[in-house]
Amino acid sequence: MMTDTANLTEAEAANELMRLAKAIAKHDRLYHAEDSPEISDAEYDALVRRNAELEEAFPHLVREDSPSKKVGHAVAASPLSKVTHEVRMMSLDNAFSAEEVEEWAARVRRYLALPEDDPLAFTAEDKIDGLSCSLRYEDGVLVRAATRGDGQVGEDVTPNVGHIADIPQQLPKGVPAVFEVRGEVYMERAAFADLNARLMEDARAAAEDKGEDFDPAKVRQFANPRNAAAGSLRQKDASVTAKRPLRFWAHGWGAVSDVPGETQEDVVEALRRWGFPISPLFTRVESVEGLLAQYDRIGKARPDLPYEIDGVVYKVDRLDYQQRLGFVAKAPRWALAHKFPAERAETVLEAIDIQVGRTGKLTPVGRLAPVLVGGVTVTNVTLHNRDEIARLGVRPGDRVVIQRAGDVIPQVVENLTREETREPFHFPDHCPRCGSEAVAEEGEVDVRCTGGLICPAQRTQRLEHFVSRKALDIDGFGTKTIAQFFELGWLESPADIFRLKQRRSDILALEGWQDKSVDNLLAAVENRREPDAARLLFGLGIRHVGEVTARDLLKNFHELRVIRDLAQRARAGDEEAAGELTAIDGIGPSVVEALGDFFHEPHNVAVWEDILSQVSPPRYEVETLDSPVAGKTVVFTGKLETMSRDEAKAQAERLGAKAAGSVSAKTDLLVAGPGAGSKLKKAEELGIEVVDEAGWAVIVARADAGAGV
Ligand SMILES: NC(=O)c1ccc[n+]([C@@H]2O[C@H](COP(=O)([O-])OP(=O)(O)OC[C@H]3O[C@@H](n4cnc5c(N)ncnc54)[C@H](O)[C@@H]3O)[C@@H](O)[C@H]2O)c1
Ligand SMILES: [Zn+2]
Repeated sequence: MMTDTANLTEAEAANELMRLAKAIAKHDRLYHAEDSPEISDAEYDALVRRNAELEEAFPHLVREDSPSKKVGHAVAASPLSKVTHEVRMMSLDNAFSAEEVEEWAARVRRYLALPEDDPLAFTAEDKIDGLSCSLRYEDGVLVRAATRGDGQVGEDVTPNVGHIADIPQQLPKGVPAVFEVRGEVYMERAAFADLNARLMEDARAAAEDKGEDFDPAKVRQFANPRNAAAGSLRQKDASVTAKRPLRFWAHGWGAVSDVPGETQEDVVEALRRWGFPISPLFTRVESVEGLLAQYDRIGKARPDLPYEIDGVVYKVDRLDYQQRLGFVAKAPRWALAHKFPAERAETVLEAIDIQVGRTGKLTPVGRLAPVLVGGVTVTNVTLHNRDEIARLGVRPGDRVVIQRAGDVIPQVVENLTREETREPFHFPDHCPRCGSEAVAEEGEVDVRCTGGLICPAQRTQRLEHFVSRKALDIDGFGTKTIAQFFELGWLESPADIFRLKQRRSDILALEGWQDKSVDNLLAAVENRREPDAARLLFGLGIRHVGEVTARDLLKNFHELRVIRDLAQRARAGDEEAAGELTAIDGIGPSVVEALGDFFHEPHNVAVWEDILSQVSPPRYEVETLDSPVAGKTVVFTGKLETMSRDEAKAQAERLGAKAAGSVSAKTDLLVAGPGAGSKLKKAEELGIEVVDEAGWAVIVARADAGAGV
């Protein structure tokens, strides 16, 4: 589902980073501020991981508002008073495998310059799924309790924690003058189930009292114990908190006037003596093997614990080491959360629906009897394709095991009803939306509807693609608008977009449209009467003809009709025409075949001609103005870190530059990575402009953003 970062262009990466920042911010708000997440933690973690991968591959694209820089969620909108933390409350870095734990320990050693055989001890304890809370004691008296918020500013929950029996109001004599205890407020599983049952009963009773119909689907229950704990603590009215059975565990500290000991274990032991509950599974180990053994032990104990945990937290034991290691971005270098794998659950596969995508791909989607996995109700799973269904041997009615892993959509991992003798599920050989034949190309797993532009599923999605950012880029057409106009019969083909001006009054009559919005939409359409030819070609949504391919084709042939002509001739068996196409770097037989197929279909040709009756793309010329390096000679030297030399050269060529191997008076720009030697020296002697890899990436990103192609 996700593309390897190495296959992404700068523009694609920037785009995806933007989408991730938005999505993660939304889920942070739902989770931290509203206590009602819409996705599972595993899904959320997968988004965060993807963001980290992209940021690593494209360090110069890291956004100002990057999720990797943020902790939790700002509390500005909270009705509770705000508390500024004297010492920031942090998050934890995650690991999902033993290798990642080993890498972390090795990094710690390298950072501290500790030889292999020097001792390095750690602590390990379960990572409880609650919400962090900071408790400030002055002269042994609890003066303030605060949530984490965004790490800098949290919410004041002092009156609320007064109702949590695990939290002492007063510490024994002799404790440091100032001591902030940090830990988790949580709710046990049984209490969580009771609370949800009570919320349901209260709602039923309230409806009865008012003589209203009772709709259980409308009752707001908590998704999981963590949200229940957060929602119960963060109450303006502390008497609500009093009715909720909350608990607390200490695992760290913030601002303190004195530290009682020299290791993590010493301080945790002091906290225990002062009357704070700590994890019963807390241990100290001497090695990474010890950590992993503890991870296994805690994993085995997990199902029987009265509370939910989602991993094991490791910390470097020596406090002087912690001090030296410090923090990166939003988490300490000296701690790590080793997460448990995704959760699984059993349910019934009730039906297999087939969805049809823009390119006609038939995707089977499993509809499930709703089941709770990792705190979220799951009703759909992806079944990927025909082969996957065959592999699992699933049919509607089967009991299946599903898993929510790093993937965004849950998957079936096992079929419990498997019997070899049954008739297998019959994967459709016709499109469920338009009835056209559905076939898999040789060597391909995906089955596709051959209906092309007559298939309504493909048509609405193609329309969306046609107006999308990278294609014609016409503002104002959301999925809903397209679906609505399509249903009304106003968008029989993409060309009809350009005829919408005749429907001005019809659009105005629809709900939600005003003069101004209609005018904006129509103006955006008029603005594209002379579209960029490469965008127009890409907008047709022909298989294998992506943005780059469309541009490459037009750079070489300049006119769409030339491309169509070559494709049709190639399709008719003219090898010379096929050869002209494949002579272009990056254009292979699959592109030629896809183009040929497209322009072979009479209905596609009709649609295409209809489009050309509405728009006139100017002759395509490589835009020299917008590319700062067009026509120039670029030399790469030294080590490139985010891409291969080949990719760098391809980028240069794409921007209309010539990539040369040696520096001469004709060289315009030298891109020098670490280890650059004689070429760099020569360039400097000749007064040639020199940039590093990051500088080059900026040039590329700017050209891609501004090139308008
Ligand atoms: N489902 C969603 O939409 C959604 C949205 C946002 C966040 N989340 C989830 O929230 C978490 C991310 O939030 P986060 O930044 O708070 O990170 P985190 O919860 O993974 O880790 C940091 C926190 O762990 C807590 N913790 C628990 N046991 C601990 C221990 N023994 N020692 C030290 N700390 C311990 C601390 O309070 C600390 O603040 C992830 O699990 C993520 O999946 C989910
Ligand atoms: Zn179809």
